Amino acid sequence: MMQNFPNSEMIESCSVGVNVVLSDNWIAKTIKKMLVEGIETWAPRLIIKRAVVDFPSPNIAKELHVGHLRTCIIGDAIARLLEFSNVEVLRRNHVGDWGTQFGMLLELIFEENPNWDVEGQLALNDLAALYKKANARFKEDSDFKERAQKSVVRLQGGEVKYVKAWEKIREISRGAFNELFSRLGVQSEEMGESFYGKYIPEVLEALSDQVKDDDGTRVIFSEHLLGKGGKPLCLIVVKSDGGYSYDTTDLAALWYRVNQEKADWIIYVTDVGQKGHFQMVFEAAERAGWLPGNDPCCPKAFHVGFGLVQAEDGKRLRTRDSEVPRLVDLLDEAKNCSKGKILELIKEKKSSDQLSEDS
Ligand SMILES: NC(=[NH2+])NCCC[C@H](N)C(=O)O
Repeated sequence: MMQNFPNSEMIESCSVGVNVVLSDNWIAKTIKKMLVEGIETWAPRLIIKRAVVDFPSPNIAKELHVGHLRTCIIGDAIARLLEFSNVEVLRRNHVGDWGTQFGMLLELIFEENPNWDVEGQLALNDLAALYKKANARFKEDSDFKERAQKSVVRLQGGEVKYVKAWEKIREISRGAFNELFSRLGVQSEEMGESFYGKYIPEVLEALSDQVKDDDGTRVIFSEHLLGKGGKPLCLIVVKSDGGYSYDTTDLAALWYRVNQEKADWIIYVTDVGQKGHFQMVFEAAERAGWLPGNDPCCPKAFHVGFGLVQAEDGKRLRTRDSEVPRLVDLLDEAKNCSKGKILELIKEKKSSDQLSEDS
């Protein structure tokens, strides 16, 4: 194993497994250097100047759950490491604020209160409950489904009533999310899916030679990923109703990050379930010439996928239809448990001090 490490004075020895013993000499030398010249001397030197880190990027109108803790912590750690290495980091909170889910939600909200755009007031947990209800209606009630689909088009087309209510929903979510992010000490600038809407026509134009018709939807086929029956997987860029999808937005966002923000590295932190999605987005961008492909030079896009947090039954956590523990409750519980433990320890210590004083 030792032979496979690059030659370095840093490592004294190592054994099979993950035991690495750092050399005392190296530690002493490095600490001395830090004390004399400052902690910055520890930062690895990177050739890049600017990076986008896309995290935690939750979906608006849903509650944060334990899975979001991972994207928050991993994304923030990556951003800090890069900043430590003198890279300018653009932290991008790519919130889901533009899809079909808004059609359902707005449709249900207006059904229950036609003037919600002016007089509506809701808390995030009410919104999350409405979201679940809207989802169930969407599945069961074809009339509702049709209206919800039309609502998205009205929203995306800029109809005032819809845009106003949508703004309100974003506001409610933003307040609740920010409270949690500041509790975790995590910062990321909100630039959600909707931000890239205005670039979509231009981006689709740039991709036009890759876009194909597939049964009424416009798609970009992967050259590497195959689905069931050996058919290539694809990104859906224009849905059969004319709407754009998560895939379209991500193509536009990547285009923007490379060509407008001029990022050298673009890092996406999501659960590993989205690996294929990002692989196809990067593939399309390489064919379009936005990313140089295998070439080691920049810009480069990476997907950092983390393991899914599973529900107790071993299934995927889905805020849409199951009862998922809320992140806010989890944090409260963790805090209370730690507090209890600390108080217990203090009590134990006090009584043992008392004992030794008495004796
Ligand atoms: N550019 C991106 N697609 N970022 C990640 C977005 C994650 C998405 N909103 C989700 O909750 O699954």
